[in-house]
Amino acid sequence: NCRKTSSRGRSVVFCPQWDQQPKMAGSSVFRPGLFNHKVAIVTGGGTGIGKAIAAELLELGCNVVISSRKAERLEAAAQEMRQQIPPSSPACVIPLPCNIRSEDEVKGLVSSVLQQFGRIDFLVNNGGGQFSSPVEHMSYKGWKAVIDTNLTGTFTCCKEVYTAWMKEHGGVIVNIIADMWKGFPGMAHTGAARSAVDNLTKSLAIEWAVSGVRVNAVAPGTIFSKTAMENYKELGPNLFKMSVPFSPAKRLGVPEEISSAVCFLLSPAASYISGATLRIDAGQSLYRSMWEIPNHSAWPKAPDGENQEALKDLLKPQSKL
Ligand SMILES: CCCCCCCCC/C=C/C(=O)SCCNC(=O)CCNC(=O)[C@H](O)C(C)(C)COP(=O)(O)OP(=O)(O)OC[C@H]1O[C@@H](n2cnc3c(N)ncnc32)[C@H](O)[C@@H]1OP(=O)(O)O
Ligand SMILES: NC(=O)C1=CN([C@@H]2O[C@H](COP(=O)(O)OP(=O)(O)OC[C@H]3O[C@@H](n4cnc5c(N)ncnc54)[C@H](OP(=O)(O)O)[C@@H]3O)[C@@H](O)[C@H]2O)C=CC1
Repeated sequence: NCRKTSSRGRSVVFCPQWDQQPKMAGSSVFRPGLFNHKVAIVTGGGTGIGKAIAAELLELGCNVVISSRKAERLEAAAQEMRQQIPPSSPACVIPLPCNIRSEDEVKGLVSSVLQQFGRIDFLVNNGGGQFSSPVEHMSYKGWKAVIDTNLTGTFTCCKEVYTAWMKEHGGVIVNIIADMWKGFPGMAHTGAARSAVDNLTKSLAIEWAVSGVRVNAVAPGTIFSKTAMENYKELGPNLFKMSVPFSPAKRLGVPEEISSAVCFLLSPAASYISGATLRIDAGQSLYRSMWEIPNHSAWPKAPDGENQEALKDLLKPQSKL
């Protein structure tokens, strides 16, 4: 019994459990049934951040299609999520393999979802990733793989879902991007792709407003999951451990801290939000860069003159200034 009457006579929602229980992984702060009978596609929905998004949507009553390349892993994730759905819930989860780099596969995904569910309310473009490499060692093929996945893949999913359903019926799209606000040295390909998706989000928010489609993005800081770490092979554990001091929170984020924001953006609570990018990074993007620049003397010299002379004096070991 969560409904109580306030001192001003208004009926308010009060759940005593909220006061007593800390937020648990796999337990949404949103109202149960919020997304009953809605249908969502979550790309990359079988692992890490995507899995947390899919699980929270399911908990809120949504029918969820999780989609990515590796069919077996996707099926296992769907099985695991099914165990969590209470028998009284109308929600279901189905895995549909799709490589977002293939236009044909994305078209196939969208038409299968429409065939099975007859609607698509939400699209979460979460599938993607990259490898770490300075640009000088990046191959053309490696650059293209990352751009095709994160930028073109997002474009294709947005376009197919819009033309096949949302144009006539409305809907909500959330694009997962990254902390690329100060560039992304060491991962320049993904920085370029995510920055482009940030801009694409704004263009689509305007072009598709006429259909009642809201389009927003979420830019996570460093979010730990086993699969994200394993992507970087033997470098993974160190990469994530090294990242901790660069977060103002002095800890890494977890996927459940992204999923709640995505559910908010998909929900009616965000009905006036479109074209926005929400940074979920504990302020990391405002803080220090991880990229170390060693001392060097390669920079062009400053123009000669009184300021340059004064600066030289200042930097002399015995400067009196
Ligand atoms: C420093 C910053 C601190 C930052 C530290 C903090 C990091 C935290 C931020 C975390 C952000 C995250 O996104 S964590 C989530 C990470 N998860 C993922 O990235 C999952 C998905 N990723 C992928 O599938 C791959 O990374 C991706 C490259 C996108 C696609 O790979 P595929 O094998 O499917 O692609 P293919 O078409 O076969 O092409 C692969 C080509 O890419 C290149 N390539 C692939 N892996 C490579 C590698 N390790 N090193 C060099 N090059 C590589 C080669 O040229 C490959 O070609 P050949 O040479 O011919 O083989
Ligand atoms: N973890 C972090 O710190 C951050 C993550 N991100 C981004 O968030 C998203 C989720 O990452 P995270 O959960 O951490 O890491 P994961 O590696 O667990 O997730 C990446 C997911 O994307 C799927 N995927 C990759 N390429 C494709 C493709 N071509 N077609 C369809 N699906 C694909 C993968 O599945 P499969 O291999 O089966 O295709 C996998 O499920 C990614 O876009 C990531 O780059 C952004 C900022 C920070």
